[in-house]
Parts: sequence; C-alpha cells; structure tokens
Amino acid sequence: MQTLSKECLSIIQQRPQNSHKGTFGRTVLIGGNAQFGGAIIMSTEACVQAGSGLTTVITDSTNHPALHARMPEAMSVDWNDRQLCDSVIATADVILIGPGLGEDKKSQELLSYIFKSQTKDQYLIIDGSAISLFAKGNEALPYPEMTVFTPHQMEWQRLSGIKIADQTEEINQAVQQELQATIVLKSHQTEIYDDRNAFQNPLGNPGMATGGTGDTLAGMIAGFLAQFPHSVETINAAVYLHSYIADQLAQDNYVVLPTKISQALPYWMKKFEK
Ligand SMILES: NC(=O)C1=CN([C@@H]2O[C@H](COP(=O)(O)OP(=O)(O)OC[C@H]3O[C@@H](n4cnc5c(N)ncnc54)[C@H](O)[C@@H]3O)[C@@H](O)[C@H]2O)[C@@H](O)CC1
Ligand SMILES: Nc1ncnc2c1ncn2[C@@H]1O[C@H](COP(=O)(O)OP(=O)(O)O)[C@@H](O)[C@H]1O
Ligand SMILES: [Mg+2]
Repeated sequence: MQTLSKECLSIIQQRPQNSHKGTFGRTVLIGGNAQFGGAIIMSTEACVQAGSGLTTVITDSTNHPALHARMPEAMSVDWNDRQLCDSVIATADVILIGPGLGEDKKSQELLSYIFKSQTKDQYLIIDGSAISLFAKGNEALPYPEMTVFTPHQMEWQRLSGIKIADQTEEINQAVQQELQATIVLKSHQTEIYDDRNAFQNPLGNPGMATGGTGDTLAGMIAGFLAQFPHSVETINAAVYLHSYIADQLAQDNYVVLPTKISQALPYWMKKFEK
C-alpha cells in the first residue's frame, strides 16, 4: 500500500491562457430526491469550486430553487424530463450518480438509465445510494475501467460482501479485480484501489464526521476528472486535497463543515498549482 503525499497534487496545473469553459470539462451530477436535496447541492458546490467547466445537475424539481440560490453557476434539469436528460448526458465528460439519490423505484430506474446512456469515453462515478442500489441489483457495469465507486465502509460491505472487520488490503484488492472499477474506500484513512495499486490517504480528522463530507468528495472527484487526466492520480489528488483542506479547517474548527471544504478549494488549488 502506497501512502499518498503532497506530490500527488502535482496534477493541478496552471490553466492555459487560451482556455475556456469547454476546456475544463462538462460534468453531470444525478441525485437529490425530496429528502436528500442537500447531498446533491453539496456535490455540486464541490464540483464547481473544484473547477469543472460546465456543471449540470439532474435532480428532483423540488431542489431547483435551493440549488440555484446556492450555486447559480450550475444548470439544473428535472429528472423526469427524459428528453432534456438525454441531451445533457450525451455531452458529458464525467457523470456522477448517487448523492441523495435514494433507493426507491425511481432511483433504480435512473441508475439503469445511466448505465444504458454511458459511452466508452465518459467517466462514471457511483456514490452513496447508487452504490447500495447497484449492490442489490444484478446489472453489469457498462465500462468498468471508466467507473469509480466511492463507498464508505458500510457501502463497501454491501457492494463487496466483505464485513467491515474483514476489509483488509488483500481481500479488498481481490474484489477490485472482480469489479475492475476503481474503488475509493472511505474511512478515517481512505484507501484507493485500482487494477495495479493500492494507496492510503494519511490525512483527515474526526471533524469530518458530518453528513455531506462524502457527497463533497464525490463532487470533487467529478470536478477533477472533468479537467485533469483520466487516471487514478487525479482521483488520489481529490482524496488528498479534500482531507488536506479539512485538516487546515480543523486547526481552529471543532466541526469541519463540508461546504467550507468546497469554499476553500479555489484558494488551495491556486496554492498547489504547478
Ligand atoms: N444533507 C443530505 O441530504 C445528506 C444526504 N445523504 C445521503 O443519504 C444517503 C444514504 O447515505 P448514508 O451514508 O447516510 O447511509 P447508509 O445507510 O449507506 O450508511 C450510513 C451508516 O453506515 C455506518 N458506517 C459504518 N462505517 C462507516 C464509515 N466508515 N463511514 C460512514 N458510515 C459508516 C454508520 O453507522 C452510518 O450510520 C446517500 O444518498 C447520501 O448521499 C448523506 O450524505 C447525509 C447528508
Ligand atoms: N474520523 C474521520 N477521519 C477522517 N476522515 C473522515 C472521518 N470521518 C469521516 N471522514 C471522511 O468523510 C467522508 C464521509 O463520507 P460519507 O460517509 O460518504 O459521507 P456522506 O454520505 O454523509 O457525505 C469520507 O471522505 C471520510 O473519509
Ligand atoms: Mg456518502
């Protein structure tokens, strides 16, 4: 297992002068039912602040006013408007599904719809409710090598069948080999598994144990993959920076609000740019 260090942030490059919003990727986020609207709003905030060029959110229409008020940079689509969903998804570079999605019939239909829509060049990040739904169903991933799962230990137990107490590197890696997707296994020391390597994040703190911290990480990973190389190094950088910023905030905050991590992203990305 390799321990991540600050060097992993070297993927954050100075932006070219002749760039425009199209240069930094189109990201589509899907989630947020009537109960969990906050989750997709937090993912959106992270994604936009992480630098995704264009961000569109497919969510329950009850969330639209709050989303617009909080993040006018993001566009929103009613998840019942299939025609508009089709056109938005067709142009996406990165798709994130799951934060606050819920696990009812509608949520399951949306996950199946995304599996049918994904093309070979689109990265798909599967988080939160979408992991639990995938674990319950029997659908195959369309493009495993272009898929990232971001489970916490309980979601990983559901997905892999490995009890939390038995989630060792060797056993986790064996399940990764079966799934073929990249796994971001979140805990107080998050681990990342791809088909060749395992990495451990040494940063993070208990102030992060607040609902929404994982929704924020998922949005950051999406925003990073939208603009930086499609590689595990980009995912590592998002995981490391998320905890790095949280550790900065924890120096004088007992609780680290997820939205504060997002708000600090542009500042720290500027500090670390190469
Ligand atoms: N403001 C919001 O709208 C929020 C919505 N959320 C959404 O709620 C849905 C359900 O997700 P939850 O994760 O709450 O529910 P889950 O039922 O999937 O898992 C939560 C439980 O797992 C257990 N657990 C064991 N190890 C853990 C670990 N390392 N990290 C976290 N939990 C661990 C904990 O006891 C915890 O109560 C997701 O779609 C999620 O995105 C949550 O993110 C909370 C905030
Ligand atoms: N004690 C802790 N130390 C370090 N990181 C933590 C701690 N508790 C939670 N985290 C981090 O917070 C995030 C929680 O993710 P998750 O459980 O999916 O939250 P949510 O779904 O509520 O947004 C993960 O990135 C995890 O690594
Ligand atoms: Mg979560």
